[in-house]
Amino acid sequence: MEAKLLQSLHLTTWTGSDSMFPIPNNSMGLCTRFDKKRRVNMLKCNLERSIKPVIGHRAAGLKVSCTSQNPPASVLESGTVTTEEDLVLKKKSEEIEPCLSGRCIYLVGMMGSGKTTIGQILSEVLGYSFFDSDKLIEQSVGGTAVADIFKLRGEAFFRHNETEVLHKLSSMRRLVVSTGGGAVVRPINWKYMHKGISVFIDVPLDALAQRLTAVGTASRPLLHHESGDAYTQTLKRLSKLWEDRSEAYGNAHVRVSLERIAAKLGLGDVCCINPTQIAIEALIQIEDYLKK
Ligand SMILES: Nc1ncnc2c1ncn2[C@@H]1O[C@H](COP(=O)(O)OP(=O)(O)OP(=O)(O)O)[C@@H](O)[C@H]1O
Ligand SMILES: O=C(O)C1=C[C@@H](O)[C@@H](O)[C@H](O)C1
Repeated sequence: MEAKLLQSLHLTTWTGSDSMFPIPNNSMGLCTRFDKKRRVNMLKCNLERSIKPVIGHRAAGLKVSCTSQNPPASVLESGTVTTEEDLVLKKKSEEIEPCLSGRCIYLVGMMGSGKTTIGQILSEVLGYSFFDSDKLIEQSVGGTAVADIFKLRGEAFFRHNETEVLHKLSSMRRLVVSTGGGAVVRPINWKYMHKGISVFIDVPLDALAQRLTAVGTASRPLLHHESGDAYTQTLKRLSKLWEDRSEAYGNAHVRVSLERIAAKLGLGDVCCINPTQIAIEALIQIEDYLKK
């Protein structure tokens, strides 16, 4: 039925060729832009520091420890490295999936906050389909890129289509949806997103500016600038957007704060937090929300 709906909506699950790579044994495949090489480096780095207990006391609760009998990571026959974090993530997702009763998860947050990266991980472990609402809008406008939609048709047209896409998705089940950074500003969008569980990924603005400066802002029309120092300009625009939107992000059911994760893990810098750690925290927060 879901496939039929997708067809009728002209939607296809978005997993661009560079976005997922199948890994046996249900281990995690990553991800757009947080690329494979970087993940392998991260895994190596995790191995070297023997991985701290993941997300504080909760990891201890899962009785996964870094002893020589129970090493922090193992190499599957395929050569894939599975870390202790991957195992915690898998276990948490198995616990939570039945409690979701098929409800969709909507990820909200500023541009560059990792909605796509984290969304793909969550969909993989929960056995959900993944959608990126920006990609669906592009498809609905004949494959026109977001930046061109803004240029040719204006932001109001884009926002109208964004609402349409969220409306259509809201009738479906078992989806993880990465929404556009500005989806939170229209109250009608919350009506749709609140049919599922909304998760705000809260990343400090300077970390966002660093990430977005590294990948470039050409595809993000509200951040793009022609001149000046890229980091400073990006931070300035992000700060303005944040002023206008911070309250709206507060409508989400669940907040995943990178500053809180860093504190739990004893990390000095949010840039040291990897996507798996964020996905675990998202599941923990969703679980807490479901218990209320
Ligand atoms: N935990 C992380 N640490 C460092 N970089 C990350 C992390 N998560 C994602 N990134 C990088 O940040 C950039 C933005 O990530 P992603 O596309 O997932 O964000 P997004 O919220 O979907 O962005 P947008 O809404 O602008 O499309 C990518 O280059 C990605 O590789
Ligand atoms: O923050 C925003 O308003 C936007 C974020 C992107 O995901 C796109 O939805 C678009 O570039 C607008």
